[in-house]
Amino acid sequence: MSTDPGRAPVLSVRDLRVRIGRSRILQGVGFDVAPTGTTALLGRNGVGKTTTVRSVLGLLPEDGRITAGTVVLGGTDVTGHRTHTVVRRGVGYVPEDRGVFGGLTVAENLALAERGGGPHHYDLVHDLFPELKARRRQRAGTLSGGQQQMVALARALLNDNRLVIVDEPTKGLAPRVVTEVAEALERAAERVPLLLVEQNLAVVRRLARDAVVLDAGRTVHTGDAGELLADRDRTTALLGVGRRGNAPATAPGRGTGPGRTPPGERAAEAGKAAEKARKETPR
Ligand SMILES: Nc1ncnc2c1ncn2[C@@H]1O[C@H](COP(=O)(O)OP(=O)(O)OP(=O)(O)O)[C@@H](O)[C@H]1O
Repeated sequence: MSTDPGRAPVLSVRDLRVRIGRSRILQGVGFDVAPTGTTALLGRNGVGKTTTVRSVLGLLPEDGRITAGTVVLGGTDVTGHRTHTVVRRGVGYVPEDRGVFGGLTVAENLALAERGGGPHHYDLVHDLFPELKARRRQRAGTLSGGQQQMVALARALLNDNRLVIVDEPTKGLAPRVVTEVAEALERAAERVPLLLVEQNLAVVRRLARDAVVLDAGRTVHTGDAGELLADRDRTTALLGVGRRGNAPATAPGRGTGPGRTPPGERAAEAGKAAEKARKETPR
């Protein structure tokens, strides 16, 4: 690990083990998040990505607990700390369900996200998402999925954070909107390091410098994201891209379920899109 404090990881997770109820969900997750740019947390459905970020944030369900390992944020051990403590230490979170208050206006959603003491970066947020300024009096529940994702990102970027964790921001969005969200994330990552859970590999290719891959609750790969995605065999082995019908590693009680694209298909589609983008992008 680097000894240069300027390059010290903003987040270090080591050998994290988590149980939910009687199931061992994480069984050795470890990775660093660099202090700049985007680190992608990858893996098939059900391998433990969301559980990992929720463990970092102190957001495990009531019957969930960290049984071993450490979470160090900006040099401070926050393993098992409560959410408000972790958030106060400068972590923004955009959950998979976006966490937007549908009955409140865009402006009210932003105001509620303001963390005491400030500063609050309204200029940045309105610069990144001019549409939100124009729609500030509109109820968030009447916005499109992409616009709601912008509100969710804006809420995390409003405060002075040392890290923003974004869980599956492009899930369920139309391709045009995926591009918009990716652009917004790209610009956000110029200001604050991102830990991005993402299954759309075209988005990962565009945004991420580092990649962490989980499988069955363990870290199975860390390294340069571009190199990983350029290696078709490795990508296939680790993420199932191009494989037909690869079953998600789900525990009883959760499956792909209605509205969830089978991971093989989704990864294959993303792989095709990434390949197309690669061919079209001049090097
Ligand atoms: N509250 C819970 N109770 C029981 N099992 C759970 C709970 N939450 C998650 N799990 C199980 O833990 C495993 C990891 O789930 P998690 O949501 O962390 O995976 P993921 O990689 O984020 O998946 P996805 O890509 O589908 O969101 C899965 O097998 C899931 O069924």
